[in-house]
Amino acid sequence: MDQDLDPQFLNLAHKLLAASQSAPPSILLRLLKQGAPAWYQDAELGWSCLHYAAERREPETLRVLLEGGAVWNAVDKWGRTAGEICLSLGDEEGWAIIRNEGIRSEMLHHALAGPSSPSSDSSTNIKLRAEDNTSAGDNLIFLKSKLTWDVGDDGKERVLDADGNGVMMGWEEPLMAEHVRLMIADHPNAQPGAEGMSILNVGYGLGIVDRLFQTPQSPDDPQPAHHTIIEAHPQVLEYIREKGVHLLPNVQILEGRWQDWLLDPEKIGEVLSGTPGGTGYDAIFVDTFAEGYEDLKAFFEVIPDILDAENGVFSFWNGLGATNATIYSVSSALAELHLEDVGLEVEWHDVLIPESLREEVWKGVRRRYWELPGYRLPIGKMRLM
Ligand SMILES: C[S@@+](CC[C@H](N)C(=O)[O-])C[C@H]1O[C@@H](n2cnc3c(N)ncnc32)[C@H](O)[C@@H]1O
Repeated sequence: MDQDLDPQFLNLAHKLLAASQSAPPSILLRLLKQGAPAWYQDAELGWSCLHYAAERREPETLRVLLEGGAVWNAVDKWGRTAGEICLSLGDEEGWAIIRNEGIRSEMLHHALAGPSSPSSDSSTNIKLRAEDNTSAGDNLIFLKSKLTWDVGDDGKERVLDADGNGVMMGWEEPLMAEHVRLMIADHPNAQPGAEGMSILNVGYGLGIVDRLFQTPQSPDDPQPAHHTIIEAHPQVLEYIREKGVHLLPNVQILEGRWQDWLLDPEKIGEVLSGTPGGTGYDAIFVDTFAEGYEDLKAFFEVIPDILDAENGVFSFWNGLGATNATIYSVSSALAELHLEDVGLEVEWHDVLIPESLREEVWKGVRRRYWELPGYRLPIGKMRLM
């Protein structure tokens, strides 16, 4: 790629990379003013000027480079951003500067782009997950792809897509259990003697979350009063029928993409019809596949129309950007701010993922979608006026 660049430009790019390692900020500023490209990454390591500067542990250097156009989430050959260099050196201040720039630039981008249009990820300036040309990168391709169910080396059931990507893997069960536990813990309709909760789950997968919602945590707890599942993949729908999930009392299966149901002004009424008074669910959980941040944000925007305003609880699988600590942190912060925009307050619960779990499960899976030691579990409730 270097050979395609103008030699003078390339010379400036290399000067900036070298200067980022030791020169004072004034020299960096001068190079940037001369047109040195702060986005340039070297061929050997894939490092940008921000990666080199991160090794210096000098906040001012990072600020100058970010203001001069350095890209907060440029990843090197090992998938690390400059933020990971800061973290590896224990430089929390440097990491916070890069992370905050990530949040600021993503928010600005979304503000300029206007309301979300789902599945328009290509319009985002910065992807929260790596480029992916397989079915995991495109919801419509995924929904046409052939799925297989098998058992992984960890002995847990999993669903893989045609490219060998993990659509849903049994190792996530403890996390799903924590989602369910936190969603029902304080809800008045889930208490002994109460009528039971109305639940909406989007994305069936292995049905773990649905099974957990259906299983009372203690014998006195009520069963769900109503349970809607929206699922789009034809094979998963077949699996639902084989298991007889649709026959469970109070369960309603809505076939199709959530977008078909929740973004359609007529169909949304049908979705809500199972909830008491048709006004909103007590609990909503969303965990789809092959969708990006734009889709999640579009889902957030529907929440005020379908969640019970008084006691409703919303949660989502917080998996975007989970191959990289800095990008994951930006993605979580962005979600919190966008949820705030639609009137929801988020509480985060940190859940540890044991190392053993993180190693065994990936055998036979094309691409790891999880690399981090911890999971940030969101619980959202409508802000009361
Ligand atoms: C990760 S799995 C869900 C796992 C589930 N939480 C569990 O506990 O087993 C994702 C599911 O979402 C479905 N899905 C993907 N895109 C969807 C969409 N746009 N609308 C509805 N379902 C979708 C997939 O077919 C898949 O069954």
